[in-house]
Amino acid sequence: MIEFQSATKRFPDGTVAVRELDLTVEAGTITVFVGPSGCGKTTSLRMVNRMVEPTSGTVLVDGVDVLSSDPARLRRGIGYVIQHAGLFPHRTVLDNIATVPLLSGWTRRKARSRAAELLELVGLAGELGSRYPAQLSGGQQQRVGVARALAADPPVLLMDEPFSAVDPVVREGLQDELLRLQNDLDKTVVFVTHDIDEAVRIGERVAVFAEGGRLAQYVAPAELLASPADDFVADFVGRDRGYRGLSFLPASDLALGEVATTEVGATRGGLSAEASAEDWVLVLDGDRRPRGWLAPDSPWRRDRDAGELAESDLVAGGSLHTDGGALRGALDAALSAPSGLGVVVDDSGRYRGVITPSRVLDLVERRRSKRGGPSAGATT
Ligand SMILES: Nc1ncnc2c1ncn2[C@@H]1O[C@H](COP(=O)(O)OP(=O)(O)OP(=O)(O)O)[C@@H](O)[C@H]1O
Repeated sequence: MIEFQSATKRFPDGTVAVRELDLTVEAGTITVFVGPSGCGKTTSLRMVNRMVEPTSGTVLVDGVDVLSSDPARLRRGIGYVIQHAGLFPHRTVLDNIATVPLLSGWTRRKARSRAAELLELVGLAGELGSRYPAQLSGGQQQRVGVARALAADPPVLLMDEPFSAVDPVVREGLQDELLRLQNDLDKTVVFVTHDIDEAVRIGERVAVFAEGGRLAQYVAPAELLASPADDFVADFVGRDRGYRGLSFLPASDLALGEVATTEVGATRGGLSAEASAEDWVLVLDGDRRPRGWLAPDSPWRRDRDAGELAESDLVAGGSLHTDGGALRGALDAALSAPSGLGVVVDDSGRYRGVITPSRVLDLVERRRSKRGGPSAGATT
């Protein structure tokens, strides 16, 4: 557990980077510090491993004041990952990862074998171990940075904008990877970002910092989106927060409808009788996985001499909603489908049924009235 107790950092030039910070990071959780540039996130993070010392107040790691700990020893129990990974350019990937174990007195052999294990753990192929950092992509370098921070198996992991330098797709992959790792490792993670979407995606709790190093709100992501503490937080959390909040509501109890289906390779005569000429027909593959839609005005349907139904006759489908996922995915599936019917699949991607936007919104409405919130029908 990490505790900030009225921790304040005033730099010699008078800048107050962090003001009277009171915050507890529970052990085994991911806590995200988020906020605009210059509001004290990095300074707060660095107070944990004593790279910055508080001018007043206290920072405790597992109940021990960091100022009473030997800095080198303290840092051995705290992994640190930064933007651009901060790898040593003249050391191979394996030697980079083995750095801390070697400093802790491990034999070279043991440290390298641990490094090879970690390479695999962060999803990198073993042969990358002999490369130099410049021979890796940005995303691969960040993974090596994470592996290096985990090498000595520290209970605490500090991550300062670790994924900011990579493109959004790679970034999402790295976020997923971190969540998967955390499932197995159970570290106490403090993660700094200025990206609110990243914060609500990976944080179990999110601390929003405001100008002058003030902590504006510290709650779970769903609550942050539903009830921002003040105008600053509401503004920072940004647009679409109502819609984004649907990510945290499970779409259980969603009643699925049915639609006429056919398969790629079907002939016109094989189109099921229940598919009337005005209906969209969902096209599946042999394993009942959705491939696309057959539009009511599809030339294939009107052409008496048409051959077997081919992928090229189909209209691309929208996003798929996996049964048991969140309401946001369900609504997106319904809104993005060309037919107006969102396709729901099971965990293996097989067709289960369809949903309309209004069914999803009905469920949102029911959930809201259960919670005692205002319903759309209630007017004042
Ligand atoms: N060594 C220093 N001396 C003086 N002021 C500093 C020093 N380090 C940071 N600051 C100031 O302290 C404030 C907080 O900086 P910090 O780096 O903690 O912010 P941040 O929220 O992490 O910002 P960013 O998102 O841009 O990294 C800023 O105003 C910064 O200019």
